[in-house]
Amino acid sequence: MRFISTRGLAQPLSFSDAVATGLAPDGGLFLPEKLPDLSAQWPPMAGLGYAQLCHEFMRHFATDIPEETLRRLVGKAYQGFDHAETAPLVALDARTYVLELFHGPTLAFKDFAMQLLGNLYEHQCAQRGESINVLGATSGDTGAAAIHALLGKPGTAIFILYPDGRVSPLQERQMTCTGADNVFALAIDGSFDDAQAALKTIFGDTAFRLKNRLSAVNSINLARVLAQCVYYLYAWLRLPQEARANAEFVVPTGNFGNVLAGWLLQRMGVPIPAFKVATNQNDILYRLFTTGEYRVADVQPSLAPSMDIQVASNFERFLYYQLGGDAARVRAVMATCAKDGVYRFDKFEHSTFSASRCSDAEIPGIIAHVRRRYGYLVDPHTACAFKDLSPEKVSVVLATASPAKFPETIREAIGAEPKHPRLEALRKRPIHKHKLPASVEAITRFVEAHAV
Ligand SMILES: Cc1ncc(COP(=O)(O)O)c(C=O)c1O
Ligand SMILES: N[C@@H](CCOP(=O)(O)O)C(=O)O
Repeated sequence: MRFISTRGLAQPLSFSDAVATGLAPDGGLFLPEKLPDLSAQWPPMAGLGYAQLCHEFMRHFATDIPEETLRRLVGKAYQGFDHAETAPLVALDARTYVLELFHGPTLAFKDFAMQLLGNLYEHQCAQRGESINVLGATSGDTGAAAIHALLGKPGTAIFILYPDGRVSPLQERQMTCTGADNVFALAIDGSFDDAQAALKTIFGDTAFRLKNRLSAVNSINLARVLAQCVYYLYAWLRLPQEARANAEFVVPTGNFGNVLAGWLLQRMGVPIPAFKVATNQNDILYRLFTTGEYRVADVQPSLAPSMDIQVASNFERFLYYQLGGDAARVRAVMATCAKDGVYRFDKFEHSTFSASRCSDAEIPGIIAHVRRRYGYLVDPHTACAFKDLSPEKVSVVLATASPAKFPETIREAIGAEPKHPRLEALRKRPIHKHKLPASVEAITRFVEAHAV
């Protein structure tokens, strides 16, 4: 299978080359040239364990990696998860399910794709006999998951940009207390959007990217999104038959990679009826899906910090399909959005998507309510998804992080702090971070000086 850019001006690439390249050289995002049709294939997958299912799914895309190698890389990726089901689907009542995505090494959904991506990078280093420098931007969880996927891996260095003071204290510790020589946590003076914009500019500089063998761990990297499709399929296969026709996946949303993965699976023939985009007070996607207007506002730091994003990267992939694969129109819309910060769609059809938004004032109350009603504790991001669950539908809420990562907010909500031994251990370790301005020059200088 080949992978094409949403902006249509880059050479189509193989899976491994698209993974290594990250952002397409024309500034677009890679997508499969043609999505596979899984409509007849998914029902027989019902009995597969998580890693087997992931292999069955990924082999449609990673066609340039030998079957057995892929099976090994995938198998290894899910060994560090501490739940036998990997992604357990928990029924809170007959109409409300939670898909727990926080049983990986860093206790957030990012581990699902990142553990696999780390193995793909290791494989790439071995195959090509070259080192890799990974550059990512995070609002909290991507960075931690990427660092833990590459920690101490030979031939790799990892540079993670994060907004200084705007991630949770434990998220920061996950990134800065590893003590590993190949990890560089870069605390930038700005928002996640500033970090992501700088990152895209750096990846757009092909000479710099090639010279430093840079690779991307954000969901601009297609492997991230594809690996995330798998847990939707896993949950779908475990959902009782009678619940499926009326099911809605409710997805805490920031950079739009998580919900996009589910929607792509639907386009591949898995008949998931509906998705809800659940935002925090940074509600650009809520406004888009309810009014058809995309209007960038200033980021407001919130109690669900990993969703403090306005410019959602993966929206471009959705747009590509919305515009019937017309890359010239994607380029025009993206240029207008970048220049004016606003775009009004004449026709914005999205019948499978609805949206909700949750203010900071509401988050502690929702955490307390979910606890009272179901005896279940959710983190502040997952709490956003519990706002306005449809009484007519069977909701499958994606629990994207462990509440233990956000003890301060949980204490405010229920008067007690959840603890996780892995996180508690971090509290005693020294923090290593490098403060930088959110400028392309400062970041590139740092990367060049420390690249392997
Ligand atoms: C805990 C948590 N929930 C939800 C999200 C939003 O996911 P996405 O950015 O893929 O929309 C993030 C950040 O990615 C996150 O870390
Ligand atoms: N919420 C994310 C932001 C980056 O998203 P990504 O899916 O593009 O990596 C985070 O936790 O960093």
